[in-house]
Amino acid sequence: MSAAPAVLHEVPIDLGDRAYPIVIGHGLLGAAGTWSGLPKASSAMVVTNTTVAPLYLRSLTEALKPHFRDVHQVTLPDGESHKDWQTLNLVFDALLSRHSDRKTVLFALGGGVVGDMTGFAAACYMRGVPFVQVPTTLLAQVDSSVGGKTAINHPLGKNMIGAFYQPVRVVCDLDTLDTLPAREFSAGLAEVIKYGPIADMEFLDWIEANLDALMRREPAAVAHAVRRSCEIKARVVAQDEREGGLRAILNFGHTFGHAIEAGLGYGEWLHGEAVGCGMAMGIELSRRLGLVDAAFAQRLTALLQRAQLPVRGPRLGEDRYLDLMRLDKKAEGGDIRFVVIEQPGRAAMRPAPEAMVREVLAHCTA
Ligand SMILES: NC(=O)c1ccc[n+]([C@@H]2O[C@H](COP(=O)([O-])OP(=O)(O)OC[C@H]3O[C@@H](n4cnc5c(N)ncnc54)[C@H](O)[C@@H]3O)[C@@H](O)[C@H]2O)c1
Ligand SMILES: O=C(O)C(=O)C[C@@H](O)[C@H](O)[C@H](O)COP(=O)(O)O
Ligand SMILES: [Zn+2]
Repeated sequence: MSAAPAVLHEVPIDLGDRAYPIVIGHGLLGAAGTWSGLPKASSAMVVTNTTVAPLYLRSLTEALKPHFRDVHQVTLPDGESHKDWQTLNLVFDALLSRHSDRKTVLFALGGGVVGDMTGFAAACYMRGVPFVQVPTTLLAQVDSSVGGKTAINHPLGKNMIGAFYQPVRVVCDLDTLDTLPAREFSAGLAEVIKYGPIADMEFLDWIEANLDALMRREPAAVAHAVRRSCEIKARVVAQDEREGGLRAILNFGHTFGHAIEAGLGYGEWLHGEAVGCGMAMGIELSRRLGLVDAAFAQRLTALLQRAQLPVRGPRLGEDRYLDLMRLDKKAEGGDIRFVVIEQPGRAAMRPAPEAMVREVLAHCTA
């Protein structure tokens, strides 16, 4: 499968005594050198799922063996619909049945679902044990493994039960993306595209010029997309770890997107698909608010379409969308606050008139 181990980039995330590196490269999963600098402990627990386990669990377990006396494993059911209490408990069952102590290091091997749940388990187990993110989807490498948001879903809302809890290291082995289905790769591109309009127009230009290479998974293009995405996210999180303000820009498209995910039932649309469509709605809202012109809204929408992402939402009904969005974590006193694009490359959080939101929903649903 993999080339010789090679670290291409190390992106630091500057969080004082909780700082950590995001290591990006090839052949890292099975390379013992990648795992130097881990906390000292007698045991590790690799958390993964039924799809990823046959692909990468053995390789990671072998690489960890020189570092820990015991390397345990727990394999969860796959899917967003399993990002819940019942599945989280499987991690605690595994930890307790192995007599795991409070130094045990958890390794999240998989996409964002495994990553968010492992991080939350690490935050809770014995009131906190260290964890390492080993993201194996594009979405997880460019976004979910970085920044310490951990959570499970509630039937009424996405990521409603969780904690801010940082990993001690993120290891992005780009080779794992070779086995990712095309639909999942496109879902990851949604979060890559997000960084352009919110923070970096040069990056948006680069994505437009290189989208075909990205979709062909040309290694240099994928490596650049992962690196630049991580740099932008690390910069934002370092300034506002707990989303007091600035960090909310990373939520562009998510107020609409999370409503789609919860409204349809988790797993019907992928997170990245819902966010892609949510960004099409968010840019339409920004246009109606007079912040960006029609040409920019069309430019972003066309890019999402080229990435094979949906730009029209399901017909849940405007009242249902609004009900779901009132539960969004950015809402205050029942008032929904949306991340809008103030000008290309700059985002902010704002309320919007309900009538206008209804117009956007009518305009952007199938
Ligand atoms: N914490 C954060 O900051 C943050 C950011 C963005 C998204 N998220 C969360 O991340 C989740 C979405 O993550 P995702 O898109 O990675 O979905 P996912 O974790 O469900 O993974 C997608 C699918 O790909 C499979 N898979 C994973 N790696 C693979 C590989 N290398 N080859 C083949 N198949 C592979 C998985 O088993 C799954 O079926 C959502 O729950 C979302 O809320 C969190
Ligand atoms: O890291 C962040 O902050 C983000 O908002 C990144 C999002 O892509 C991600 O989906 C996040 O989990 C959403 O957070 P939530 O607070 O809206 O649940
Ligand atoms: Zn997201």
